[in-house]
Amino acid sequence: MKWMDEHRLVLASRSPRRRHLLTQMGLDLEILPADVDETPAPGLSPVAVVKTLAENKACHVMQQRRQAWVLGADTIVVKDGRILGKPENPGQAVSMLECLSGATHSVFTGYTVGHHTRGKMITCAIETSVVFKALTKQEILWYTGTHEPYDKAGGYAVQGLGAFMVKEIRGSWANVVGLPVCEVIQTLVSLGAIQFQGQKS
Ligand SMILES: Cc1cn([C@H]2C[C@H](O)[C@@H](COP(=O)(O)OP(=O)(O)OP(=O)(O)O)O2)c(=O)[nH]c1=O
Repeated sequence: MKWMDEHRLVLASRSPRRRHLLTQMGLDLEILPADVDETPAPGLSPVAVVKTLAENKACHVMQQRRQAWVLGADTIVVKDGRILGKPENPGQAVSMLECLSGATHSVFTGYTVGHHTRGKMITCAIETSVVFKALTKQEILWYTGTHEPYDKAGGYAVQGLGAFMVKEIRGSWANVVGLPVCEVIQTLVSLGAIQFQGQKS
């Protein structure tokens, strides 16, 4: 994978998961988190919420890095039309896990790739369905006693200890972790930001 530019991709995110998903593709990054209000506007659909927040994060950083490609993203968990944010205390984590237990929910990630100077910007949203097993009270209390739920949408990490709760995933696993890698790479290629370089034989 090769950048078509002298500038690195700027990741407008403080999420270590997003950074990891991109660096494992061999992409060189600058990390510049965006400070934007993440409160969703009332009445917006989940797709509109994640697209708006991803665009806000990317645009904020595009103002500071006008010569570079910038990527912003946002992930939410939605159960029965209700957005579950990041739990702030064990009580909230317990009620989120009770709500997800034995049922199917959706994870939406919106992402924006943009370049200020070139006047280019693409925003997409991807949905993944996640099926949880029925959780016992003991399992919920054990999991909320770990560090994991607190900086994650919906209060769990599919890539960590939370995997024990996940029976089935329909769609992109990486999308649940915070970035749909397949679609993001496709977008970077379509914008001419990166290209796949063949090995010399
Ligand atoms: C459902 C789920 C979410 N998450 C994480 C991904 C995101 O980091 C987080 C959702 O919060 P976001 O607001 O999308 O991202 P963030 O606050 O971590 O970073 P930034 O706003 O700076 O980009 O939840 C997991 O890591 N694993 C999971 O299984």
